[in-house]
Amino acid sequence: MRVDKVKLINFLSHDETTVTFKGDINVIIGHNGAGKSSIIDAINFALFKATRGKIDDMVKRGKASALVELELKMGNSLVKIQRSIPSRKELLFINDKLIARSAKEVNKKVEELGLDSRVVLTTMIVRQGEIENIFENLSDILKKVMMIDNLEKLTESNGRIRSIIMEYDAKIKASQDSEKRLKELREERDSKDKEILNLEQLIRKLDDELSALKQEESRLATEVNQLQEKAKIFHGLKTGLDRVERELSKLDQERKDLANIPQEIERLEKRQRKLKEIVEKKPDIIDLENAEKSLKDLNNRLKKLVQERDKIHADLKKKKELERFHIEYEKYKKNYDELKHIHEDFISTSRSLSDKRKSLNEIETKLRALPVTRKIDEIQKEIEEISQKINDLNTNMGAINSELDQIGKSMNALISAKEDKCPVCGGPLDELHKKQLLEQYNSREKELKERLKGLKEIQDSLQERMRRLNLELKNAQNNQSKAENYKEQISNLSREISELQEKVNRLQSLEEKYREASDKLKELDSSEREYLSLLGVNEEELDRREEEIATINHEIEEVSAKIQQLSSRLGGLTREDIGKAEKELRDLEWALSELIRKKGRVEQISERIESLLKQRDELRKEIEDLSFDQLELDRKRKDRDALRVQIETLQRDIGEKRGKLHEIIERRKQLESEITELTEKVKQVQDLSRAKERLEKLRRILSEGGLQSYLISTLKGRIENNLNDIMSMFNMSFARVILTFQESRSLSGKIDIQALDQNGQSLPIGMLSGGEKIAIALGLRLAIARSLMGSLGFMILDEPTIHLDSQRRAELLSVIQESMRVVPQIIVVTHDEEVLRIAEYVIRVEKVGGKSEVIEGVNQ
Ligand SMILES: Nc1ncnc2c1ncn2[C@@H]1O[C@H](COP(=O)(O)OP(=O)(O)OP(=O)(O)O)[C@@H](O)[C@H]1O
Repeated sequence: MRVDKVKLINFLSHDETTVTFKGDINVIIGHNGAGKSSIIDAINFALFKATRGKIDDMVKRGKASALVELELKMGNSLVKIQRSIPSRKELLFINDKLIARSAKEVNKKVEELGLDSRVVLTTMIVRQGEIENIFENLSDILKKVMMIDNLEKLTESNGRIRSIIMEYDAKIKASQDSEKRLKELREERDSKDKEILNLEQLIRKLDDELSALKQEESRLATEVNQLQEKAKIFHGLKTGLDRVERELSKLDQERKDLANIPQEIERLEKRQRKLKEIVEKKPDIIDLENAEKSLKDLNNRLKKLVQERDKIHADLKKKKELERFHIEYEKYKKNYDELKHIHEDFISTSRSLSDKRKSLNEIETKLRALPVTRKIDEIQKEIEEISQKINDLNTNMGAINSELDQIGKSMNALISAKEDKCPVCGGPLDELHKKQLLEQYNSREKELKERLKGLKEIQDSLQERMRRLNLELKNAQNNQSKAENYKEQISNLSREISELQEKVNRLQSLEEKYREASDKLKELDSSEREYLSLLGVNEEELDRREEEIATINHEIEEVSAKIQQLSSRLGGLTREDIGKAEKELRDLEWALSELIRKKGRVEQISERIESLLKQRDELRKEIEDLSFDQLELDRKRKDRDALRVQIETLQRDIGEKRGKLHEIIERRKQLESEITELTEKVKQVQDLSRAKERLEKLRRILSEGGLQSYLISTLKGRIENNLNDIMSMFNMSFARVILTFQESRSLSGKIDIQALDQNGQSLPIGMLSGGEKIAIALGLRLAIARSLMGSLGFMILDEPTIHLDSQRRAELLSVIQESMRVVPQIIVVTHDEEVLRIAEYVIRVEKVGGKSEVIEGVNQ
């Protein structure tokens, strides 16, 4: 088996690195901290999930997850293992076929491929500077790879086997207690058997007593039943007799009460006849009442007619008095209607006249209120004058400005003059002349600016005055146009007012006539209304009333005669008298019918008394024949009840005894099952003792002198043979290496390593050269691996030369080279450039900007 390729993603200092191992001796070289060992860590992680610290610390800082992919060549097969942190991806492929897909499956498969983690990590992968440690740690390494450490754990005083033996001991002791308990239980069972026998006998005796009592009770119960039957008949007869006697005495009393009925009937019939005579006069009373009501109605009608006639009479008189006022009213009404439209015209004309006068007053007030202004001509004249002044001023200021302009230009020419000729006067130009000229210009310029300032102030005040005059002119023009407008309105209104006044004067006399008619109509209004209300009253109406009065008087006379006739027939009888007689008659007829009914009842009573007397005699005879004795019944009942109480007590007693018997039987069953169980337990003691003995024997065998010594003796020979085989390939001077276990049966003692020379002389390991020691150390590791795994695939050495002097380094390198004969692939991690001497394939690792980078190549 060879390591072919490993890929690291976010693993320790690597971002993404792929390393291939193309040579037989592959050297991973780089400075301290470059990321060399990280590549070996990746191989360990992929194979066994083995890490140098906590698993999460293997993820590159700042990254969330890491992935390692390892490819191994096994004959013609390519095994690929993928593992991630966190453990989401754990896969194993063989020739790209997915074989395992979980951590558990991958671990199992790796072991099946012959890669035992204990062996590989302690022999095939050698950590920094640890090559020779094997001489010190050989027994520990052997214990570990042979798993003897687990065996020790199993057999030590607090190990699993010992604890099972102790469990057995406890069970055996418990079984011994069981024997004692079994004896007690058997004794209790025998005593329970006796109790059961006694109780069963007692229950049988009590059952016999109970059945005798029950027989007696049943005989008594039959007698009581017969007597109770008789008692029922006796009480029935007695009740019947009582009822008959009670009815007889009641009927007798009733018959006595009804003895004077016939006399009473006669008295009432006499009174009935008298009352009927009175009641028969009821129609006369009704006729009389009707006649009296008619008379009252006639008198009322007569009174009303007389009142109406008198009113018509008075109205006719009033109508005649009002006739002359009506004629006058008619006359004024005609005038009033004729003058009404003149009056309306007068009123509207007067209202217009008053409105116009009001408007005239308002306009005259507005005209007076207009502000007093100067005359427009006057203002316009002043404006023209001011305008002329401003023009003159502008001309003056223009002249000054052009002079100032000229002075400026001359001064500039003078200042910038280069020639000797004066640009102003044309004469020669010297500094004095130039200065004099400039002074003149300056003073003239100052003077002109002063003047210009004065003129500017005047110009501003004139322009302000001009602005005000224009405003005044505008106001004056405005007022003038308003005043003209008002005056025109006043003249129009004055004309209209005089026309209206003239019309009012004309209508005035007719208006007075209208008012006179109107006043008169108001004065006559109430008499006219009264007259109109009496318009329908006339003489014919009066005559009609007189006729009606005469007819009613005649009807009154007739009704009065009828009333007199009926009163004498009734002879003073009133409606109340007849009502009372009717009521008395009704009551009397009811009482009479009751008496007649009772008269019939007397006959019925006599018949009933007869039949009851007969019944009473029969019942008395039946009772005598029955000959029932209540005392006898009571006595027998008492005897029967006493017997029942006795039976119940006995039954309860038997029940209790049976309950007790049941309890004892149950307890006996329980005892029986406990006894069976305990008997079984007691029997198990022998089995347990045998099992304990066997375990103790196993423990002895597994502990030091037993299995261990067997394993050691077997393995020792194999390791020695393999070691000497390997050593022969290393071309050493000595002939053989011998391992001696100080304690031949265990790995607890030291393991002595001796080398034998060609003559059979032995040398302890300490006496050998450095190279020889390294060779034996490496050979030992390879020999152990080969003994346990059969064949060797690869060996990894991490910094093997560290702490070695140059001679030892050279020796180590030649041993590594020679190891190739035993192990087909070697991977060496180093920072030592000297190691490159033996390298077939070089993997250079460097840290660039915090991440490890790899450059590979053949012997670089
Ligand atoms: N989780 C991590 N993320 C990033 N870098 C890490 C992580 N853990 C360790 N390192 C750094 O990775 C670097 C490489 O460590 P590694 O042991 O591979 O170096 P090396 O080349 O074998 O060095 P030496 O020769 O000193 O043993 C170190 O600088 C270490 O500090």
